Amino acid sequence: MVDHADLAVRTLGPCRIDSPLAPRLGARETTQHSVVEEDRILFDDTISMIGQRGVPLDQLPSLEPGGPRKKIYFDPAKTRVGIVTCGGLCPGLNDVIRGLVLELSRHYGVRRIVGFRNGYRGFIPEFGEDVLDLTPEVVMHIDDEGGTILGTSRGKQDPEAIVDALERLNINILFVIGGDGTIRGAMDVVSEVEERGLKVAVVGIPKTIDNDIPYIDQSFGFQTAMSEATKSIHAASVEARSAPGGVGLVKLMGRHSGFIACYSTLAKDDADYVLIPEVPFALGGEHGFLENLRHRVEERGHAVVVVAEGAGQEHVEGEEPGRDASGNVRFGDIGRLLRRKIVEHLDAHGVENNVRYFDPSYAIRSVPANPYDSAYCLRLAHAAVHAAMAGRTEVIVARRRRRFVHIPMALAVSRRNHVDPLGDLWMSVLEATGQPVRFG
Ligand SMILES: Nc1ncnc2c1ncn2[C@@H]1O[C@H](COP(=O)(O)OP(=O)(O)O)[C@@H](O)[C@H]1O
Ligand SMILES: O=P(O)(O)OC[C@H]1O[C@](O)(COP(=O)(O)O)[C@@H](O)[C@@H]1O
Repeated sequence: MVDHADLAVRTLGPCRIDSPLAPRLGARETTQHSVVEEDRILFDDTISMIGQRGVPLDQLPSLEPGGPRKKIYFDPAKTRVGIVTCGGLCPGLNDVIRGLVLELSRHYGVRRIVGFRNGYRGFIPEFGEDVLDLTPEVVMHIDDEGGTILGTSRGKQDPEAIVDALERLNINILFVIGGDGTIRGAMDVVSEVEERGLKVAVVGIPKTIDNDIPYIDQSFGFQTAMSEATKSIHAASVEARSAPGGVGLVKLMGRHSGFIACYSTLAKDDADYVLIPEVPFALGGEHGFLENLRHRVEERGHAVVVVAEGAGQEHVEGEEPGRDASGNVRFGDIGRLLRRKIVEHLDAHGVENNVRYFDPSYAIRSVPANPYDSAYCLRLAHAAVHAAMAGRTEVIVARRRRRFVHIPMALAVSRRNHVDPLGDLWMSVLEATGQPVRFG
């Protein structure tokens, strides 16, 4: 079996183990309690290549481990830090902001930390957004709330204007918390920084409620979001079981990847059908979804359907997918379409029905992180601060195969993480729901 991570690294070339910043100025000794001793972590599957192909060890694809360094690049007393959150909300954003500020100020002694408001537009003078001074006192309890105290936005901003703002405010380190769009934006910022010969480190903390960023075990906030989604699935199940011909239909987020739909269904094990973007389905016809659902309602008296927003887009008639301000595709509403089709189909076959529709999307992503995600966010924040203080740039920090690592931004946006229709997660979903392998 080919490891795509391995392939991607090979395509993109070896990771940047040394920051372009650190070697240029020379680094200073720190008084860290513990420091990372390893140089790099081999991609697991490549270890077996050693010997087999005679590839020298230092030429194997590898990632740099996250963690504190013996030498750091930035002088904490003179360092000024900026933090920005971009894109859609995700549980844990405030935890990451809090973790960054506390680690910077308490562990490294950095005193000047500012938050840019409302995403990348916070850098652009025309929007008139003031920066927010971030101190331990300001951030201490922000993790009690969902969302982000900095605000967020979509929409492209000029990297030159962003770097103008960094220069104006003497920012040495910029932390960007966001998804693939944010990371691409950060790469543009790095290019501009390098063009101007500035010594600014840009480090990302990957955020995605859809869990679609590759090479990481799971994105922060995902576990919270998925457990929140189970509440709606349970409610749909209760509604479905409490009425003749009850059908509970739950639409969850997931533009290109159906992870929330899959995991929340497994957690509750109440659903009869899960529809995700990765697995196309036929709606009509003898073996289509609607007929299968009709049989199930007739046999059991009720059914629960979970659908990810990006599923079945070929069925959303008359609605051309639009684009949001960032250029992301905005799909037609598969949830409402399914509701209408289910009612029409059951009515047409004389099956009494009570269809209840749930769309908990925003309610799910706006909650505070659960303790697991809070701890994860804090550790990501620690890793990000260590990386930046040591002069790493154009990397995101992530946990991959239970290790904190630095992943080059180019690699992080090189592909999207999907539910594998032949993988064990989807097989578990098929087993749990009992739905056919394919409709149609
Ligand atoms: N290809 C891109 N190049 C540069 N900036 C981008 C790109 N895509 C998105 N961005 C910027 O990143 C920010 C967040 O992107 P968005 O796609 O909305 O969310 P996410 O980061 O969660 O994917 C927006 O301000 C957007 O303009
Ligand atoms: O309505 P909004 O805020 O534009 O966001 C909707 C989208 O946000 C998401 O949660 C993903 O957001 P990101 O791309 O910012 O991670 C999708 O699942 C959903 O389609």
